[in-house]
Parts: sequence; structure tokens; C-alpha cells
Amino acid sequence: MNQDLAEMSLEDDIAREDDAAPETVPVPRSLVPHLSESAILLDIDGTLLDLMPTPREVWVPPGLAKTLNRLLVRTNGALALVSGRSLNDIDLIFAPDQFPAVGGHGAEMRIEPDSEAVAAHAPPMDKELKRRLAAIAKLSPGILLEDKGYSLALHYRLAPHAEKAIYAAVSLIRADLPNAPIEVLPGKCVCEIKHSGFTKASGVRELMTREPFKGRRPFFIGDDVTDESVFAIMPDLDGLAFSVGRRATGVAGHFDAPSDVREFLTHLLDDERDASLP
Ligand SMILES: O=P(O)(O)OC[C@H]1O[C@H](O[C@H]2O[C@H](CO)[C@@H](O)[C@H](O)[C@H]2O)[C@H](O)[C@@H](O)[C@@H]1O
Repeated sequence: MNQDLAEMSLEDDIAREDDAAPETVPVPRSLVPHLSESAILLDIDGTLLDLMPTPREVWVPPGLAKTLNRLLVRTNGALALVSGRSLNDIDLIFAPDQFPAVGGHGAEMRIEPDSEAVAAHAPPMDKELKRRLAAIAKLSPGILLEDKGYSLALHYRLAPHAEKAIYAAVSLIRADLPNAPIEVLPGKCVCEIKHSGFTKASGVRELMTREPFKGRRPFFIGDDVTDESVFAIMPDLDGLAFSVGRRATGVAGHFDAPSDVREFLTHLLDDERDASLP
């Protein structure tokens, strides 16, 4: 499979989202509370960073890490990345910067930028199960395997024709193991098989019980199906959700693209009420 297909697949993502989205609804700054009262929770792929043909190709645009670091200061440390990626992977992408994060769809958590992970909810995936799931990557050239230790992702952005075959193969394996505590998480051109004991929402709930997040009003920005569990719990936390590329159910507004999210975050720093800090 080649670059054309990869690009076609990226365009498909955008087209699907556009079909579902009404007119653009710019997200007004006034919707978001004062930074000193807020917790800023941000998905990575498709929200902060533009989607790329493969997971390794993402890059952090100039200025983004600086903006995130400044928001981290203005919120007194209450900014976190909430991602399906592992903490290790997140750190590689943003190196040398590190941020508080919920990683692996809630499997891992780090409360301070440079501290160790404080909660690891996921045991390593059973080796035999992993071996069987990994073999699915052999169905077609272009299927990429991402092994996070506690979960496994099968990426088919470079092999979109293989989508059905991947899900069918995963279903067969699951049928063989009806009691295995695993679930299938569909994402953008990815089928992830993970332990069923955690989600991004469970990770965010736990994060919001810890200082400096505790007692603040969270706002979460995300783009994918995997972010919907977090959109759903924002009202419980007196928070707000915003989606990217489409108007998802239950959100207060949406952004057209990651570039709009990045611009919005930069503008949050303009607020004079919070502008005494760097
Ligand atoms: O929760 P997120 O931070 O949005 O992470 C979701 C998944 O992102 C990565 O895969 C996705 O982005 C790739 C790069 O743009 C793209 O090639 C792939 O098709 C997308 O599914 C990451 O590799 C996964 O581990 C994350 O779960």
C-alpha cells in the first residue's frame, strides 16, 4: 500500500467528520472558565496533532510545547494529556518536554510532568492471546502492529481494505476466549484490543481526585470515538467537552481541525485575568 492510499484514508476521516458536522461553531473563550479554576485535558492524535499515515510520523508543530508549558504554569499544574498512546510514546513525541498524562486509554497515569506513573491499571496482556492477535497483522501488507504491553493496536490506515478482515479475525479469537477480560476499541483506522478494566473516562475520573486537578472545572477536547467516554462524564465533573472535526453528542462546541485547537489554546494565554504569569 502506498502514500496515496494513506492520504485517501486521511481524507476519508475528514469527509466522514464533515458529513456529520453542522456549520462551524467557533468555541468562544468565554465558555471556558478562568485558568486558575480550570483543569485542561487534551487528547493528542487528531486533537493537538494532525493525523498522519502512521503513528510514528506525527510531529509537534512549533510553539505547541511552549503553549502547553505556559498553560501548565497558569493552571498551577492542572493540564494533562489524555491519550490512547502509552506514556513512553507520549514522552517520545513531546521530548524533551513532559506533561502530566493519562496514557493507554486509562491504563497509565502521571500527575506531575516529571514524576513516575502513579497508577497502572493494566496487567500485561496474556502472551498467547497477544501472539494470536499479532498474527492478524499478517493478513495484509500495510497493517501495522503497535504493542503497548497491556494492549495491542492493529493499524490499517495503509491497508483500509483490510478493516473487515481484521475485525472478523479479532471476533473469532474473542469467541474462543469468551471469559477473557478484554474489549475491542475501534478508533481512526485502528482496532485496539485492551483490558476491559479501564477507559479514558476512568482515568480522567481518577485524575480529577488528585491535586492539583481536584476541585477544578475540567474542559476536555477530543476527536475520536475513544474520547466519547470522557465527553459523557464531563457534566458529572461540572466540566465541558469540545470535539474536533465533528459535533459529537454532549459537547459544548467543536473545532474544525487540530490547528484550530492549537490556536484556541494560544488565545487562552491572552486572557488578562491570568496574564501575570509567563
Ligand atoms: O487518544 P489519542 O491521543 O488520540 O490516540 C489515539 C491513537 O493514536 C495513534 O493512532 C492514531 O494516530 C496515528 C497518527 O496520526 C494514525 O496513523 C492512526 O491511524 C490513528 O489511529 C496511536 O498510534 C494509538 O496508539 C492511539 O491509541
